Amino acid sequence: MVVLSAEQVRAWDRFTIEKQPIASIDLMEKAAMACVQWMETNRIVNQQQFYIFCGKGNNGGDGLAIARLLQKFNRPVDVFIFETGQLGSPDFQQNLHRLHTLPVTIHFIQENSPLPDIPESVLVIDALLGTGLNRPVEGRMAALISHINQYPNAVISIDLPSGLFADQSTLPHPCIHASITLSFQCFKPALLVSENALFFGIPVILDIGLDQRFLNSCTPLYEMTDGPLAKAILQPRLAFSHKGKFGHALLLAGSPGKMGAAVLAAKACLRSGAGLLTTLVPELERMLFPTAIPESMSILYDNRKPEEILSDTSIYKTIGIGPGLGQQPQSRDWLHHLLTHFRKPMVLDADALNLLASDVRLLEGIPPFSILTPHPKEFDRLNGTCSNDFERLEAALRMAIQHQVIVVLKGHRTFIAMPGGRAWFNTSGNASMAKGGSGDVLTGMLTGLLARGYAPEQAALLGVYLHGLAGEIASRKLGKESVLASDIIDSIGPAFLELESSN
Ligand SMILES: NC(=O)C1=CN([C@@H]2O[C@H](COP(=O)(O)OP(=O)(O)OC[C@H]3O[C@@H](n4cnc5c(N)ncnc54)[C@H](OP(=O)(O)O)[C@@H]3O)[C@@H](O)[C@H]2O)[C@@H](O)CC1
Ligand SMILES: Nc1ncnc2c1ncn2[C@@H]1O[C@H](COP(=O)(O)OP(=O)(O)O)[C@@H](O)[C@H]1O
Ligand SMILES: [K+]
Repeated sequence: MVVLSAEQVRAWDRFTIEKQPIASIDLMEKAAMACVQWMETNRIVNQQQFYIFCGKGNNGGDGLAIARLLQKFNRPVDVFIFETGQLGSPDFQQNLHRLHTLPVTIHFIQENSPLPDIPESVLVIDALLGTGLNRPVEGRMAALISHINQYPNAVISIDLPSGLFADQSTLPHPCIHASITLSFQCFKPALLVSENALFFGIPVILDIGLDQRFLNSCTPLYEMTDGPLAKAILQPRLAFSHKGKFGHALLLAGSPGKMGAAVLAAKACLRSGAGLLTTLVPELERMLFPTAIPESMSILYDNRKPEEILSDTSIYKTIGIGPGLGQQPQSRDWLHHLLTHFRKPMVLDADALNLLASDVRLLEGIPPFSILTPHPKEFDRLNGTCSNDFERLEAALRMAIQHQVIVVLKGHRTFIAMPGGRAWFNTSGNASMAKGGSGDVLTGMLTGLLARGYAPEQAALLGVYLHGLAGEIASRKLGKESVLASDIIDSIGPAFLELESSN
């Protein structure tokens, strides 16, 4: 699945019109039909009454075509055209003409006319502005958008909530607050970032039959993970294999009071297929850790220098560092020791990233193709503060390229930036995972997959997808409020099984 900019989507429209070929007005009809069909399938056409707000570009043209197609459901439809004094786009004008013979009430919102009251029974369809937005909304259009937003009515936005820039930050400018956005053919970046969540509501992507051949010559802005992509990465566990074949991982996590993080990461690591795991455990916790996870070996550490405790790291396939580690000098010494002695890809999370932020020269020492898993605040500490989500995505990609690492920027749609410049949004997972410990589980899983022998980019794509899928499986059983990080771990196995048996 691809994520395209507004310009790329426009190019895809043009390509389809030229190559299929199909008339632009017929493509608009397909888009409108896809919207109405979706509303029919989801029983939204049973709504008592529709108010459709239209601009005079092609987004407004979609709105007019939807008004006509809704006629077959015998519900009152009122169309409100935002008047600019200029002629609409040709497809808008043609759809306006097609509407004239039908029992649809058409109102024109003039510069000085009062804005309409919206009765409780009305479902609002927003077709004011789509991908043609070329400047922030202001003036009369901003007043209309604020007016619509002040009502509690459900709003369905066509293609994009009006006022939303498809591929740059919209804040602090006005934008429709949609309940649902029916967007055409593919995700645009604006529908994937948390700063816009209030604007787009639930995003739904509708296939309007744009010509797939376009994608052969287009480098998408970003891509999206999905089941088939993750499944294609999975490797079988061969019958004659033994534990030595699946890698020995080393974990540096936990500190007094935060050993739970180490236990979670260790369990997730082994559940993800690693052959062996050794965990570096603070001397004080020597009793607790082996009881909590007998499958992990441990190396106890105290105040001695790390090189006196662990001089040879060559037996390890990878190292996971950071969950619950704390930022005390001893943690810094260990991070420094491991970064200077271990040259294979590793996983760095939480306090390992916070320690790096306080000494960014250490960034240069990270082995190439290591995986960094910051949440947005950790990322900003490392990179410098970003003023919006788009800036952060670009900075993550820059960091990945510059330091030849994989940056996993965690969130509802986790963003995975690769050293070669490609980047994916993850599609699995849900809000049940918004609870302490979920990130520790991800670190463990990524460490386990690297140990198991997956190449770093594959481990990142598969690990992030599986982690989200495990969260979904846990929430199917327990409900979104009640899932614990341990439940995500218990669902790693079922997530592998579900992925293996999927089509
Ligand atoms: N065949 C196709 O291509 C298909 C396209 N499809 C549909 O077309 C949509 C794109 O249509 P589009 O390109 O006509 O742009 P659109 O979003 O209607 O807006 C442009 C108008 O808005 C104006 N305007 C801009 N910014 C403004 C602002 N801040 N405040 C106020 N006004 C502003 C600008 O006028 P300006 O003032 O700049 O002269 C212009 O009049 C796309 O989202 C999808 O819904 C589907 O039917 C599938 C087939
Ligand atoms: N609303 C959500 N939807 C999907 N995934 C989520 C959501 N909230 C959190 N997650 C996932 O849970 C993990 C949380 O990690 P992090 O913020 O480091 O928390 P912690 O380590 O404190 O558990 C990330 O992998 C993130 O993608
Ligand atoms: K719109």
